[in-house]
Amino acid sequence: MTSTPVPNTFSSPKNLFTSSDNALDQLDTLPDLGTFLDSHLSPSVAKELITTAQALVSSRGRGIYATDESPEAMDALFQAAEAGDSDEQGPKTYSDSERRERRKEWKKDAYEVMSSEFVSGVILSSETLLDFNLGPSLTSKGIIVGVRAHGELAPLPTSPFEFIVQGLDNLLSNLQAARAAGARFSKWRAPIACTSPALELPSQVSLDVQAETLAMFAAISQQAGLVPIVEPDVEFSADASLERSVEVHEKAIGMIYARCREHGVLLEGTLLKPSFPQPGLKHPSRSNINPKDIALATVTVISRSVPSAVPGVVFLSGGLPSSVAISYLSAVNALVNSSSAPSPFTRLPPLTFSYGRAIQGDAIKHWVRGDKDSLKASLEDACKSCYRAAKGE
Ligand SMILES: O=P(O)(O)OC[C@H]1O[C@](O)(COP(=O)(O)O)[C@@H](O)[C@@H]1O
Repeated sequence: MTSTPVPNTFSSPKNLFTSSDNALDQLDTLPDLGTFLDSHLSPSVAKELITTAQALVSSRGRGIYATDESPEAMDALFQAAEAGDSDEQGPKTYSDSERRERRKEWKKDAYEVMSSEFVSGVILSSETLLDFNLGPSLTSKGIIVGVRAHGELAPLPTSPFEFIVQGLDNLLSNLQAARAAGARFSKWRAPIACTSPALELPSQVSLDVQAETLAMFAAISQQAGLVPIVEPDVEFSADASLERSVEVHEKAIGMIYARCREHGVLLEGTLLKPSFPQPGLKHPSRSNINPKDIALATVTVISRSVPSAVPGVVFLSGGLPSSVAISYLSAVNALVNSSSAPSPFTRLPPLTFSYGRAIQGDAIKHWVRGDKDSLKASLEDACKSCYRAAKGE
């Protein structure tokens, strides 16, 4: 059976450069990439992807606000923030349309606070991008809009504690719709279990599946004209030591780039969103780990496993308390700042944030109580602290 090939979004030059993104103004300053790139993408598409990826990690300190929770996850965050506020009638209940309205109002209020001084990009759920149409409120401020690309999780048949991430089937058309609505980058999160070697997670098959899925996502995202942010999220809920977490991070990230090569992904037009290597919550060293240990582990993993073509690394916060996630990022960048040649740490790309819960955790608590002044102060403070941490301050 023959099938009609789906053309790249940009097969026609007239579709290019219709956006008002500031980042695109820099296109002419890039060299003629055709002279050194061996890419199936056209030079114009390649240039736009590279420019957008670079804009997301410059100037140093700016990073990404991740607000791409699924609608159900957002409702759960509101519910958790309201816990303790309920009177004797129990927790407040909301209809479907009230829940939808609350999600929309929260995002509007949060995006109003965002400033391009500290935040280069915001990741939206498809509900926020396509149904609420809130992308323009960010692009008008010079903030680049991204979209969550991954779908639901399904258990891996051979390993019930590991997951397949769904969403590849309709990915190209979904991302083309997101681009039409103003998105210029996308993100796919792949959870990776991590235990002591005795408990044998992650399994080899799950690492193979996540690497292949993330690489396919990255290739399709570029086909749709969106910079892919590849997110291997190595979990820390179990009994792994810091050394074991480093080993799993290095292996998982290395495998992803090996698959990206096979799928022809233009690495210069991608970003990596990893977790910080850290001991699991059930490991005895967890209680006395300090940010300097995490920093050394983190930059070691990045320098060993991320190709230098990748323009930046944007860390997830993984549910860590905001102050902890910020202290880890600060220690990472302080270590880089204090390194000198020939240390490989001097050759790393910008290392910044793509935090969700670590930016908005407190702000949501203020918002559900109707305290918009505190919401604003809390979000501004969190973004500024992340920005300073990404400079190593
Ligand atoms: O809904 P998911 O796929 O579990 O993702 C949860 C969150 O994890 C992230 O990937 C990282 O966010 P955190 O910094 O809160 O860990 C976000 O982009 C996303 O909203």
